[in-house]
Amino acid sequence: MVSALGLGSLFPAASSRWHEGLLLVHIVDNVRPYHHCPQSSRDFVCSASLRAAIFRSNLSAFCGGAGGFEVGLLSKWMIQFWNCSDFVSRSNKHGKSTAPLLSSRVISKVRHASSLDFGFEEEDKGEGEVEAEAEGGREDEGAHAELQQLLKLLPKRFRKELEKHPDLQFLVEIVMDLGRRPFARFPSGDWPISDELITASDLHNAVSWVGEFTDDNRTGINRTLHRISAIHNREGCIIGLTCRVGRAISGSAEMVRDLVSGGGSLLLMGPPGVGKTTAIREIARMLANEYDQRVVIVDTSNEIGGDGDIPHPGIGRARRMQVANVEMQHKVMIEAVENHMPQTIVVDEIGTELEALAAVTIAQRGVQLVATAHGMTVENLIKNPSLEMLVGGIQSVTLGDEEARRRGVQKSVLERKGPSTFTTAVEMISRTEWRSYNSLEATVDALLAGRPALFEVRKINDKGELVIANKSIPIDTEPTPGSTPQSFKIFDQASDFDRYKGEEGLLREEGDESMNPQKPWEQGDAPLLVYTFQANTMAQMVRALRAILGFESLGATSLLSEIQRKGEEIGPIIQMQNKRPTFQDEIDALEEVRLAIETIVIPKGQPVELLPRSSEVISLQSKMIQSYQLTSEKSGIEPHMRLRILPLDVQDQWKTVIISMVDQPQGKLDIDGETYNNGSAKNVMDSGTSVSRLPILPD
Ligand SMILES: Nc1ncnc2c1ncn2[C@@H]1O[C@H](COP(=O)(O)OP(=O)(O)OP(=O)(O)O)[C@@H](O)[C@H]1O
Repeated sequence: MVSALGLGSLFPAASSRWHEGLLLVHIVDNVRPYHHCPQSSRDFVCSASLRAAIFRSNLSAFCGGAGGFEVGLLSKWMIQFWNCSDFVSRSNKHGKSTAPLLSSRVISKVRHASSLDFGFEEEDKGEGEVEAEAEGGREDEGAHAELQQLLKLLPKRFRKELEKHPDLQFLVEIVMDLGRRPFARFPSGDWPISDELITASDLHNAVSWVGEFTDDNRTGINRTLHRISAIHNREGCIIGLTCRVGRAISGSAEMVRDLVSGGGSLLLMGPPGVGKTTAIREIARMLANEYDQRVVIVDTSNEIGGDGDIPHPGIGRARRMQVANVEMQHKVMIEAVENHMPQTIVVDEIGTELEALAAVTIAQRGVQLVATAHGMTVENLIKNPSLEMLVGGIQSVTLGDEEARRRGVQKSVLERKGPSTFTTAVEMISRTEWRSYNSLEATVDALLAGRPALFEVRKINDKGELVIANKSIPIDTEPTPGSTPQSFKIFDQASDFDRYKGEEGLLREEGDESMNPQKPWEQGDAPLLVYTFQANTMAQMVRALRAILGFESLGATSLLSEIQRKGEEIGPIIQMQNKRPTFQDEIDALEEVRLAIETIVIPKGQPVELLPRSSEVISLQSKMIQSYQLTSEKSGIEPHMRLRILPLDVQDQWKTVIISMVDQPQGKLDIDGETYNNGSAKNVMDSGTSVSRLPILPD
């Protein structure tokens, strides 16, 4: 036993003094000073020279008393000072007070820290080895060594079994629940480690290896990326542990390098465990090391930069700010911008309104933000009242009658309120497949308007190359039960179409002798449905027409003509079902006419090409068009026969044609399926009924 006052003689570079009843210790070595505030009873890692001195002294622990307080030094590698609250008073069997013991909380903390620094098993190492290891730091430790740190939490009798598992290197989590069998989670599924049950002492032992649990019930293992989450009973005792393996995976940010390297803000979403934290850690490293960005990580659970005060090498040169408790995350986010001049802020799990607000503030200050958020899809964000501000906020707008009619929507619509905090949103479908919405604002606008949103499917192929395919999400992302989701696919390049066919299994293997020289769609077994309505509802139709409008507002040709254009390149793209139209088909076809006329033809004065229909349905549509006192042209042959509704000004052009035909004796004109010769055209002109009628909207 050595008294506290003996510290100075034991470590010449150290001095200590009592201050207001608490021990205050300053240790200065030849490398850098360490200051320690005992009130917080925080531990710190000794410098290499101090560790060597402790090692020389061959002390694993000492306790000394002075002035009624205790000071302790445990293990050879960790120096630790405590105040009285860290001790548990004891009494002997006669009821007399005896020397107090360190509380189990402190013991576990010291054990955790010291074991990680060098490990209890390394007690026999010589001074030279200690120095060398201290110099080398933990950066040289491989993933295997880090994994071993986590495996220590598992009782030995179980550990041996798990270590034999062939996929150990891919281990994701170890789960230990009191009174149950322990199991290991692998990407392939759960694997029971043993039939033996977990006891209270197993859990106690595991907890003694880790740091203190914070108010989010999480903790870590010093200088590793592992995350340990606890389940408590109602009395606050730990009855379950989920021990997640944390890894720095270099290359895991390649999927979005182009999206973040230019300074764009990125929001990652996805189901638990898909790899969001791993991805933003690597993005932080990439931006800091490869793009020389000043990156600050706001690390709420120490999951990105690892547990302990010295961050894990996995974050590269990025700096890390710890967060005292989860409620403080938003404050630390703002503090990061205000105090540390970052160019990029990285933050995991934006989940509350305050955090979202902090993210908005960061974006407004022109700082790049890379974050993850609760939710799996952009739609989840839009529907989350706490997080919707990340996409600019959503507001309900009441349109005037005229505007509502012009847009072809109800009077009350949802719109994006302001600019989005993030440039791009990425939905992580799996570790190897991500969907990027490169313009989050356009995505949100499209979804609110019921239009399909374009996205890129990003995958890493077997050669490690990034493969990007353009796609769009279905208009109806929440299909009604029993209905198949709609498909809506536009391919910008023939290669995209080929890729699509490959993915969908529509391409046959090259060299397949049995392959018919016909194109797949000509064989009738591989129709590419460009635009299908599985649920024949008015809502679907409205959405489809909005999509058409949306395409036009982008300055492109109408959706249908776009589809046609693609169709010319890739073959017939809409496969009509070879059967008599049902009553529902007829209703849908007429509804299509009504909406086309009321939302495009009349308000915008533009022609609309309708979907191909059977001849029976087309004649019904033609009659309805006439009831609006408009005309149409027919084109194509079944199954591609379709009508084109002409707006008034086009009819005025017809009028000009008719007038000019009056002077052409052999002239003929086809309107609504009727052929007019020069004489009848003149009659039409005379009667003034065919081209100068005003549209009347039905009630
Ligand atoms: N690209 C990858 N290759 C191999 N393993 C990975 C990869 N990405 C993540 N992992 C592993 O998957 C597990 C879960 O990863 P991570 O903690 O990053 O997921 P998460 O999406 O942040 O989870 P949560 O939402 O629960 O916080 C970890 O064990 C991690 O090491």
